[in-house]
Amino acid sequence: MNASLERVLTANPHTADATADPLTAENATVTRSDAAQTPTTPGRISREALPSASELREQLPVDVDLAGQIRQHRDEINAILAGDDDRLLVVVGPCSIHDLKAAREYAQRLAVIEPQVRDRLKLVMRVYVEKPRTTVGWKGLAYDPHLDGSDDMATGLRQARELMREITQLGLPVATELLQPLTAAYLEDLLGWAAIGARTTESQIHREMASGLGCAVGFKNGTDGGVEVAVQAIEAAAHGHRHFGMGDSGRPALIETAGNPHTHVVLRGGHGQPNYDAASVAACRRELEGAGLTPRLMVDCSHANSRKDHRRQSEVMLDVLSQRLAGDDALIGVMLESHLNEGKQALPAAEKLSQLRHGVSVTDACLGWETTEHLLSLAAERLREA
Ligand SMILES: O=C[C@H](O)[C@H](O)COP(=O)(O)O
Ligand SMILES: C=C(OP(=O)(O)O)C(=O)O
Repeated sequence: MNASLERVLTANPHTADATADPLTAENATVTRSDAAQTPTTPGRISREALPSASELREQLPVDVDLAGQIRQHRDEINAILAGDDDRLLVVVGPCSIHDLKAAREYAQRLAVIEPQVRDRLKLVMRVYVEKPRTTVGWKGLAYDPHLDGSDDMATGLRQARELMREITQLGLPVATELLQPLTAAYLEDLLGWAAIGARTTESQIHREMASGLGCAVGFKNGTDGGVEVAVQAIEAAAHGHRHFGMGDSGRPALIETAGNPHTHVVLRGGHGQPNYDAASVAACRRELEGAGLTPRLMVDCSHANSRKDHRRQSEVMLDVLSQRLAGDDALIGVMLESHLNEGKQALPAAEKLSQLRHGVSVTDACLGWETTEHLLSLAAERLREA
């Protein structure tokens, strides 16, 4: 674990036998009928054990070289947050990963342009494998990698880790939203940057999790546009916590965190209203300063800031650039939802998955590659001229 320590919680630590842990991959397929033999809560069935985080990490390790690269990315991102590096942090990539081939193709393209803009932009690829839903819907690669409702989470976690490792090997840091605290343990060592989403910024559990992460964390403002919850999240995450969690071995554990000072607000608008304009940015700055915090803000050019029209992301990004060029150095970064091809498509029924268009989002609409490439080059150029 990174900044977290764990103490395993067992009823009797003297008799606890890690090798007999029912939560190991090999011994633990619990079918519906198996589960029915176990007294359980009606309406909640433990269907299948998943590998522990340490098992998956052993199978898909981060070697010394890669760990060094991730540390370097994290240091650079932290330096941007600290005001010691004046590059713009750009979190860019698909709204969600649903197709590994398309994700790899996107990463390869991003890795090609990264050296051309590196002097002014710090690119981080969105590799979002969990999706928070307003009501119900596909919850992301980690939950349902086959897109057919089979919810093969063991495969989902494995594919997510594999993909993040490959993308990091291309020289790109990886960003993701950490939604389900249990899944964080499987992925956190690979992350350059993490988001806590608009629906969970107010959650104590997510703030505790963020306080133990080794990477920088952006807290989105609430879905109602409220910034106060993100400011409070920054304060909460900066503190050390002790909380219930899952240890690396897969057993319940008392987790102790050190506190994370590398956090910031992400403005994403709310209730259909943007909040990237200079007045909203100034209001957020005042809120942060009022809480005794150094104002550091990222603007999410999508979501309510684009009024959910992906084409508007360009105008949001250009506006943020202008504010930054006019001297607002609290604006440390932007987020873009972008895929190989623009727009979005509905996820079809399982038997029609072959009809999916390549490189088109199945969640929120995204910018296409050409526009993304143009925007990144333009941003680097403008910042160079400043
Ligand atoms: O970024 C993605 C979506 O805005 C978020 O997951 C909510 O999606 P939904 O409203 O389609 O459920
Ligand atoms: C779900 C996302 O954003 P938000 O939490 O702002 O809705 C996202 O960025 O994918």
